[in-house]
Amino acid sequence: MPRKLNSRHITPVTDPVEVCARIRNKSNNKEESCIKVINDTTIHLTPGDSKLFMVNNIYFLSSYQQTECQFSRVFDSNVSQKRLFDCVAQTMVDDLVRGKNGLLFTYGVTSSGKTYTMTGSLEEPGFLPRCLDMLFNSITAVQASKYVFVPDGMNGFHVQSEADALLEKQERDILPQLTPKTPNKIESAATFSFRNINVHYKEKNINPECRYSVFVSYVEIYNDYVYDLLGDVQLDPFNRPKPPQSKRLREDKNKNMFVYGVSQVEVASTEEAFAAFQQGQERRRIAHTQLNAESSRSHSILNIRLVQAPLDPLGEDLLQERSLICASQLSLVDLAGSERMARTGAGGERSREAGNINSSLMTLRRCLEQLRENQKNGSSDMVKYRNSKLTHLFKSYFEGHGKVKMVVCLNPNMAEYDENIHVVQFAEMAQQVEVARSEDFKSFTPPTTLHPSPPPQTDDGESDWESPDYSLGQPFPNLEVMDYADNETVPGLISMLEHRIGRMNAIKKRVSRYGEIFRSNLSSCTQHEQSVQQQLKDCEADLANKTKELNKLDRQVKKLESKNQVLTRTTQVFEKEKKQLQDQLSDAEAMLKSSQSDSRRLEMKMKGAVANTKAHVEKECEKRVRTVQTEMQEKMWVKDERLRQLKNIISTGGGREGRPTAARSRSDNRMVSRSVSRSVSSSVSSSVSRMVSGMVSSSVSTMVNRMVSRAVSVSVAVSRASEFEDSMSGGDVMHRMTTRSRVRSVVSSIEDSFILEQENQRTLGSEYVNKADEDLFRHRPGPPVATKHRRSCSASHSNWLAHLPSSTVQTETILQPAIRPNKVVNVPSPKDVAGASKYLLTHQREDGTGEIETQLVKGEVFHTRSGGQQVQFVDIETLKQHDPQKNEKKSITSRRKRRSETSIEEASVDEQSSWTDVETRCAYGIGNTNNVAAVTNKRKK
Ligand SMILES: Nc1ncnc2c1ncn2[C@@H]1O[C@H](COP(=O)(O)OP(=O)(O)OP(=O)(O)O)[C@@H](O)[C@H]1O
Repeated sequence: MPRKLNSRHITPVTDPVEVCARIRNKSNNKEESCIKVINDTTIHLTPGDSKLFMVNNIYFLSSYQQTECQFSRVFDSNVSQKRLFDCVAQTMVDDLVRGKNGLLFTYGVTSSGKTYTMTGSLEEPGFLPRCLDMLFNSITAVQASKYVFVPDGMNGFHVQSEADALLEKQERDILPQLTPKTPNKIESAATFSFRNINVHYKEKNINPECRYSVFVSYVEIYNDYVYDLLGDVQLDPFNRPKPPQSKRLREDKNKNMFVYGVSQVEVASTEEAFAAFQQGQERRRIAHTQLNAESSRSHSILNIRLVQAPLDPLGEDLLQERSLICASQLSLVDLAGSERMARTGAGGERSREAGNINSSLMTLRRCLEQLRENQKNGSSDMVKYRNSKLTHLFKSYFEGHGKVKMVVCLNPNMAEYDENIHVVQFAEMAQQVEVARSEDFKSFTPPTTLHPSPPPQTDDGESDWESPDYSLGQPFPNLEVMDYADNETVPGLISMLEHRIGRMNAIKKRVSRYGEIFRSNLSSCTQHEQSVQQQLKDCEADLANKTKELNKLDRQVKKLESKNQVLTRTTQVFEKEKKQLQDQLSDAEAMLKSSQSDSRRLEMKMKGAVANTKAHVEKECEKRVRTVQTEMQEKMWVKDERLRQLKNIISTGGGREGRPTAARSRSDNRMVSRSVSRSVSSSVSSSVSRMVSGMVSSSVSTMVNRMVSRAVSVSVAVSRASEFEDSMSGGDVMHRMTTRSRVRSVVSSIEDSFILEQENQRTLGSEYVNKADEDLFRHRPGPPVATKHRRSCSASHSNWLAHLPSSTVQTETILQPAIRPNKVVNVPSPKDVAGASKYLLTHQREDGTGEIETQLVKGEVFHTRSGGQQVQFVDIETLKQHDPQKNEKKSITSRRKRRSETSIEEASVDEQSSWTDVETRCAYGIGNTNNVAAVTNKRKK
């Protein structure tokens, strides 16, 4: 703990904790006192006559109990504050000046006079103001300029130059004006002045070769938390003071405990110091209890720190060597009342406070007991200082070096007997604890302050260094004996010689004395020279170390400077890049804005164009729809006309029945024709009914109904033809065969027409191909067109990409290819083509008759080696519409041609037999029907 930063002066000598007792005056003079002062060191505690008293919860009769207690000193109620200070605290200030630490605390129950003893009042100042007064009286002449000593934050100090100190002073003088929340401690200093101090003690151990400064810090321990009472008050956003933050305790490099981060205020006078104390005092938590309206509920600790450092050889500036700085500390502690909780009658927060106070005092007691045990037994059991902040902070006093003194304050009121007993028991125990003593601080003495031994004094006390007289006396007179009876000359000579001899002896003495002084001076000089040499060596070693450190620091500085340069350059580069990027960013933003506005404008334009196009297309579509409707109506009328003609033909053909046929062949033919007609009619009915149910367009439905009626008519025609054949029972076989083949041809034509209708249904996108339709096709002798033609590309399950240009017009062509493209695009992209295996291009153009001809160009997609796609067109399917009126004759001609090409035999029969006209007409009628949506399949490769 030593306050000296260089702890070379440690000594094992110990002193006991010094305990004094102070008995305050009675509150009621008539009341009996429980304390009797026997002498300067002894008191008797008596509970009073014929009364019960309690110790450790056991009641005793008072007459049998009288406790005698011994203290270092006992002060009765008449003792003055000054005398108490003289006897107790003065020596502690002496120690402080000599560089020793000290702890002085007051202990006792509430209202026993602890605060009065420690602080006192303006009229009767206590220890605290008197210590400060004595200290400042002692160091006035050798006080250092303010802010020369600077706390380092770790319980130490360093020295700064006078110029720096002056600068700091100016800053601090300005600071309070800038920050009004920081209280100006200096200003309020003048408000305190103690009237009855008049101590004016001066400590004689002040070293004139040193300079001194005083720092004070003031903390309280409340509910086992340490608070700084001199710290700046922090304000919350509403300008209200924030609750204080507790501080931590730490140990410095010399094993001294200190409050980390505590404010240390440098003070230049007693008033200033006491002003700081008062400022802290305002913040103390004073709680009111039943026992004392101003009872302190926390332990308060005022630390007075005296810092000293030697001057340089010229006696002008302080040496800045930290090892030469000595910081000693005197802690003045006012403990909270030690009464038991039950007596306070406190509850809630007060109860908690009392609990914490008692807990910390109990810990103090236990620590002292443990220390005493260790010292008695030579053991080293752990002392649990950390159990409370109070003992933790005092640890360095009890285990380190310094003086510990305690003033036990006793209240003589009879009601306080029990509590007094506890207090004196604690005091007696504490007195048995030994604390190590430390030596005085021996400050470094600069060589210029060396003085030789005082000059030798002459007998009359005068110094004869300045004019040493070595003459033996007056020169010899003319000695001539002229007369025998001359009695004067010889005796005169004798006395002169005797005087000279005496003079010579005196000179001899003086010379020998001078010699001794010289020798002693010489030896002291030699010793001093040796010590100076030693100091010089130390200094040189220090200097060498410092030079090394300096060089090291120089190198580090150079390294850091080069690093700094690099960093500066890098920063500049980055700044430049940043600027460029910012420029680019702003350009890009401007471009983005302009492009956004362009795109908005374009969007508006496109919307307008789309709206126009849509309106135009809608108009066009409506126009076309009307045209198509008109055409369809015309076609329907033509069909009706054809049907009417067919009916007429059928009705006319009935008169030709009765042509001879063989009976056997007639029955066969009837069977065939009936079965054909039945199957066709039933299949057509079911197929068409399904188709009708699925048809979306009513016009198509109407058309199909008409086809049904035509089909039925055809079946009737066929049956009649069969019956006609039957009637020709007597005909030759060849003829019958021809007839049958013709019937079959008619049926085949009818079937073809339904198959085509079926295809139409498929291409319209409906799912009308079902089992019944298949049943219908099963009776078909063969496909009307080559299977290869119709199914080669469309019916495969390939991955089709349909390229449908946006200009494609919906033609309402009933027959459509059975291709179900996987994807339909207006403009194919390479990606679309890559994902497909087949390619279908829809192309439209106007044919010679003014109809729209749709060509479906089919191709296969190949993947090239270079990763691209190639489409090879392999097929063109043409979808075409014909006007039946325009193509009527042509159609009949082509059909006749086809028929003549197909069967020469039948053609010859047609020419021969008139009934073949019926068949031809039927075929013609059906052919016309087919021509409504004739499909021409061409296969090109
Ligand atoms: N020796 C004394 N002479 C005159 N007055 C005294 C003396 N001792 C105490 N008093 C007075 O008694 C009152 C209580 O004293 P003080 O506040 O010092 O008690 P305390 O022990 O510090 O109490 P607490 O533990 O509550 O702080 C004060 O008004 C004080 O002036």
